[in-house]
Amino acid sequence: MRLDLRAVLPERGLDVTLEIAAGETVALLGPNGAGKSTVVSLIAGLLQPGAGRAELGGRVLFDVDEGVLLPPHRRGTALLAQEPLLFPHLSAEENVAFGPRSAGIPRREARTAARYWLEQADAGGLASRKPAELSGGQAQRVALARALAAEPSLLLLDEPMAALDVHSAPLLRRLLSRVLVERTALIVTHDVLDALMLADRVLVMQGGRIVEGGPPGEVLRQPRSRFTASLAGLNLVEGSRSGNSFRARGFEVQCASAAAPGQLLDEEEWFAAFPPSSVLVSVTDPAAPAGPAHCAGQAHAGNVLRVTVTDLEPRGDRIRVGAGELAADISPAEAADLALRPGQEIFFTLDALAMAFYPAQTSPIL
Ligand SMILES: Nc1ncnc2c1ncn2[C@@H]1O[C@H](COP(=O)(O)OP(=O)(O)OP(=O)(O)O)[C@@H](O)[C@H]1O
Repeated sequence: MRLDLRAVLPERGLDVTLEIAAGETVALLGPNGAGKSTVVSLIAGLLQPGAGRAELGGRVLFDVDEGVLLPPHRRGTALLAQEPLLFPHLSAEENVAFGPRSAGIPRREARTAARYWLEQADAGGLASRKPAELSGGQAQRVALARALAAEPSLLLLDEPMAALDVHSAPLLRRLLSRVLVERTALIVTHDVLDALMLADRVLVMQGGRIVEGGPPGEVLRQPRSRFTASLAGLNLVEGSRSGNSFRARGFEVQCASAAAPGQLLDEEEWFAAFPPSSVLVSVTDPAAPAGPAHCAGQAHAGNVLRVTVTDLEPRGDRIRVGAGELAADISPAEAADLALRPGQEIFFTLDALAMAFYPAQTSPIL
């Protein structure tokens, strides 16, 4: 069911407005301390807002002005957190049946429901096991079954994969991708893969505010914060645009108009995003005297940046050369030939054709 939320919690610097359409899964991303878990707690009723109102499928969860504050068990929400938090003395089936039983459903019916939801969570074979006899991944599947058994109007997932090992996490992610279809859900995550596999839309929080939002592909292609750019694996540079030229601190790129969107106002704040793999690295200045027409992919005075190596780290089969807020990916052989080391002055040549240019202003639809 649809969620409409506006919540302010001054003591945590939080001021958030968000909507989730019925059947939509929204991923909430953001750096540590951004306020993601606080939003979940406010919706679940574990925290009281200082101001605001929330409505889920027509039911008012809280309305501070009207003095309405529904207790957690009457909200129609269910929470799957990082830890499964199962009752240790109950079997998996009893854990899942606990919610329906508390809601007044007769024992036999609650057990049938529990078995059904355990099956849905690929945990049918675990019904008689106690939590101590379950692996982390199994326990989390039982916890998912317990959350689903409440038949919530909104499923809240707060980093459900975070405590799982590298084998269990992909299994749960695959299970969630099936379970979340057509379900209204909010998933807090640090993993870009969750956004890609599970979410219809992503929202990015920073400092208690939602700062970016949109379909996962769009947000990742056109990041508007350093956090999102790093998730997307892109360099992000802020600058200004004038005609076909994008100017940022230390460089200016000019390119064929096809590489940059036209008909947009000059001198606004703009972003350029580009993959580290598109950056050429050299130890001597590659800029040759060039005519006024510059071609992307070739070095000229404008698109060559003098930078200082800050760090070097392996990235799959590439070496990531960090230079402050910029990065370039090169092959190990290139890294060996260039004999790079932190503190060294080198040159990054940027390829305008590999750059996406877009206005810094956030899209109005979050
Ligand atoms: N129990 C608490 N009491 C007081 N302040 C808190 C509490 N929990 C979190 N905060 C503060 O509220 C702000 C938001 O924290 P929150 O845990 O919601 O962030 P988050 O985005 O979920 O972070 P993370 O990704 O690290 O889990 C932070 O400034 C944090 O220090």
